[in-house]
Formats: sequence, structure tokens, C-alpha cells
Amino acid sequence: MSNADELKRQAAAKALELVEPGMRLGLGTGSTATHFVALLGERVAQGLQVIGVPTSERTRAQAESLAIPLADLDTLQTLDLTVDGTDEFDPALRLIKGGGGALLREKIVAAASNRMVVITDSSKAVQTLGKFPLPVEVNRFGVEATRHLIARESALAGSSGEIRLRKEASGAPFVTDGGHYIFDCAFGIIPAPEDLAARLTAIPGVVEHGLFLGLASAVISAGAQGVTVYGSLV
Ligand SMILES: O=C[C@H](O)[C@H](O)[C@H](O)COP(=O)(O)O
Repeated sequence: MSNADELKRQAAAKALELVEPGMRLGLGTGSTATHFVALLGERVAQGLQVIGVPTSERTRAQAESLAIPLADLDTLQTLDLTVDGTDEFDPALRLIKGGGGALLREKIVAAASNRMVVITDSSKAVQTLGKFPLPVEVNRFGVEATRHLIARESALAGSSGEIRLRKEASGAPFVTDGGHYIFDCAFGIIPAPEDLAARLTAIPGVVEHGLFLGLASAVISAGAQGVTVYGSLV
């Protein structure tokens, strides 16, 4: 296991301590969340009873392979805890997510949860969000008009930079689990995340954006100095 993977696993193991029998859990997506799902699978194999809601088809496949009981939000509606990774977090626990393309389901699941705990290695910590290109999920209809509006509204919020349509290695556009495209917005810094979020949400072609504001109650960050918890785990 690489050093980064080892740190991700440490953060995942700390989050696993929060899991109690009977919990309804949101299961995040990405290389860090994968560690949490793997560790949870070990506990389930030992008899722990929980029910999970996956945030992507990838996570669903992993959870099913580990025999973690799954449900959906139509059945459960609310969850006790969601554990997910992040692409960036700032000192106010604001996040950029969506590097793996799962931001829409991740945000729906996080919003349905009493608590969202983020697990990460310390390389994702930033003072100001925006170094990681902001993923914006868009409807395929009118995609170039939507790109134009994203550029205009982002500039009004003080953010500008290249807005790239995400592509597969084959050159074909990346398509999310929900059937949408993603624009990766290389803004460099996002000086006003709340303003930007509101402006993006108001664009009809924008399905959702990767700014997770006021959703994370804690960030568990593993680094060379050990595991640090920002926010509250209770
Ligand atoms: O869409 C993907 C998610 O938001 C991931 O949680 C995020 O990209 C972090 O992924 P990773 O743990 O692989 O760095």
C-alpha cells in the first residue's frame, strides 16, 4: 500500500469508530471512501448490522461484493451518518468534491444525513478553495450555453479560469451516473464560495456543483503527524 493509501486507510479507520449497530450509513465514493467501505465490510462479516446507501454505482458494486446490506433514499429518507472523501477542504470545512464524478449523489446523500464526516489525507487541506478545478455537473441539453453562463456568473463571484468539459481517455465526454456531463472549472482560487454556489445553482442547465458548504460536520485528516480531527465527531 502506498503512503497516501496508508493515510487514507488511517482516516477511514478513525471514521469506522463512529459506526454503531443499526446505523443507516451514506457510503461515499473515491479512493478514500473505498477504504471505509472495505473496513466496514470486514465489520459486517463479523456480524455488525448496518444498512448503507451508496453514492455511486462504483460504491454500490464494492458494497455488494462485501455483502453490506443496501437500501436507497426512497426507502430510508434520512441517514445517521455519511462518510465520504473530498478533493479539498478549507478551515471552515467547506469542500470541493466531484473529482470522481459522483458529486450529485454524494450531495443528495450528505444532505439526507444527520452528520457528514469527511475522510482524507492531509494533502487536501487548503486555505482557500479552488486549487482543485471545481466540478460542475450539467444537463447535456444546451451545454455550450450553460458553459457561457457558468463563466459569466463565476466571474461575477470573483472566479474565472478555463472551463473544460471532462472527457474519458477515449476522448468521449465523461457521463455521470445520472447521465449528465461535467465541466471542470480551473479557477485557481474561489474568494466567495457561497456567492459562487448560489450563482451556479441559479443556472438552469447546472444540475449540481461540487461546492459542499455547511454539509461536513467534521474532517478526519491523516498526515505524517498522525490523525487530526477538524470540527466535531459527535
Ligand atoms: O466524485 C468523487 C468524490 O467527490 C470523491 O470523494 C473525491 O473526488 C475524492 O476522491 P479521492 O478519495 O479518490 O481523492
